[in-house]
Amino acid sequence: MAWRGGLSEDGRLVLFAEVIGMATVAEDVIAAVGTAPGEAGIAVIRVSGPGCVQVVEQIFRGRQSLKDAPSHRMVYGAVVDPDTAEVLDEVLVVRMQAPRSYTGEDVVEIHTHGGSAVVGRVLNAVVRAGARPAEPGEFTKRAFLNGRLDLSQAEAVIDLIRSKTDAARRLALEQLKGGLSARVKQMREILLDVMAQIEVTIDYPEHDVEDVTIEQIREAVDQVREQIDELLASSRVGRLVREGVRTAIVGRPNVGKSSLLNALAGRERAIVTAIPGTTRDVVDEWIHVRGVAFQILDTAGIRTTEDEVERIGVDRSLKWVEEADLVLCVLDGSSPLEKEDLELLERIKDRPFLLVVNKIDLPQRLTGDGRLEELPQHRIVRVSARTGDGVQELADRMARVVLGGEGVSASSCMVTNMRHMALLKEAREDLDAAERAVSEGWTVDVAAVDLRAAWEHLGDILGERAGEELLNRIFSQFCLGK
Ligand SMILES: Nc1nc2c(c(=O)[nH]1)N(C=O)[C@@H](CNc1ccc(C(=O)N[C@@H](CCC(=O)O)C(=O)O)cc1)CN2
Ligand SMILES: Nc1nc2c(ncn2[C@@H]2O[C@H](COP(=O)(O)OP(=O)(O)OP(=O)(O)O)[C@@H](O)[C@H]2O)c(=O)[nH]1
Ligand SMILES: [Mg+2]
Repeated sequence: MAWRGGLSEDGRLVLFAEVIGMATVAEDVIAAVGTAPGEAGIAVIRVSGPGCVQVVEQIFRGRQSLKDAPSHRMVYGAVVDPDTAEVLDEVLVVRMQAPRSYTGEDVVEIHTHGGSAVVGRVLNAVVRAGARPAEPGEFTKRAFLNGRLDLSQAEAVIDLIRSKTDAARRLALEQLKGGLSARVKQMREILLDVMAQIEVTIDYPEHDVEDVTIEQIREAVDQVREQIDELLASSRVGRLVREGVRTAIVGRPNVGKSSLLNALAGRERAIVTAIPGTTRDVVDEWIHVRGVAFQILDTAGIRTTEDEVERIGVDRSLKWVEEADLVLCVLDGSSPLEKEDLELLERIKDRPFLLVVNKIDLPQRLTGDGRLEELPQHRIVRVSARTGDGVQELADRMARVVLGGEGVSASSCMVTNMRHMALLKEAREDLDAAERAVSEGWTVDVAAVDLRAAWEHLGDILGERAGEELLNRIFSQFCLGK
């Protein structure tokens, strides 16, 4: 229940309770197809809400009445049209009794044959029997409102559905199982303890108690701040794993950038010719290495040029040097370093990069007055895009640059969500403010305000006081039937 304030017509402040939980949704039975549209072996129509068993009962003819069937047990039967009694499909139906269901409400699932005509008629029958079509994310929203999932877990559901790689799946599942929630709750416990201690101090303001309390505030702030920093540090990798790593292949013309893209992709994606200036527009291809997705961008060779089309391509290449998550700077091992190479080395040196020395199948004539020797040697990989030598090693090295060595372990908890990152940063600022308050000698009640703010910002990750607007924003990103 949430409280809202407002002014009455005669100007008095009135508070009224707004029920956003069970009561308003309770009478409401929702239905949607949970499986992807199109032809398939089976499709699942999910129906949720108190009374959903009676709704489905009206259109189900089975060996056993649904309300007598045990929870979580399939029952065989047929779905019929509620008006004409025409049999619409042969089905399996399962009832899940509240609160032991995904939404925490009574749920019935109808497993039909997959196919648009079947699914259309069955869903239509469910609606005519008294359900209403669900909105996107409404099942998961109900799971949240009924306390089955907190907000970070509900957000993990959508990440899990969207995950395209195994590493992304693992991170999302860890969050769905409450990995992040547990960390957040632990931090909030520490803050709550010290907030309680401050209350005692305020009530009994003898001097020595205050000293002890200040020490405890410092300790709590340090402890929680350390955990926040750890989570924020994980967010860089977390986001790359979730969204993929934008990897730009750059270098002067003809060094073999497009050939390298093709070698990494394992197919002839980009045009390769012996003519410098072949690639104009950016060409991209997704590859997966060790559970991480890389979007490889092949760019135009960088040089000064009078050709207007080529120059636009070069500008785009330079833009990607700045914006990519990872830069693969390609050099031609069969020729000495040129002015363009040196300029590019200067540009990439503060970016995450790997230096790729290509064409190692040819006699090597790469020399560069000590410039290459200055670079960290683990950033240099030697390959032949033509023969494929070293390409696997390059892919492994790319994964290692992103994951920082070990890879994403099954138990690791990483922050991948912008909303969570922003809240962690706010909480961290609150803690900094609390520390300043005690350092500057203010009474402990000043720090208490900041500690409370940190506690609330952390609570927002779990959705402790999420309003309708935030919930709508989050759940509207879900697909229908989730
Ligand atoms: N057919 C079907 N498959 C599905 C789902 C679903 O809703 N329907 N899921 C939807 O996302 C996922 C599984 N998630 C679920 C989470 C909880 C419960 C559930 O009934 N939990 C109860 C019962 C546990 C028990 O019997 O011990 C509970 O936790 O109390 C069901 C599905 C993936 N596969
Ligand atoms: N011997 C040898 N030749 C290569 C290798 N990689 C590329 N080449 C050749 O080098 C030439 C240029 O290759 P591209 O892949 O088109 O080079 P690019 O860097 O994309 O060139 P631009 O698009 O013009 O900037 C072609 O003739 C390739 O066959 C390699 O590893 N060994
Ligand atoms: Mg090219």
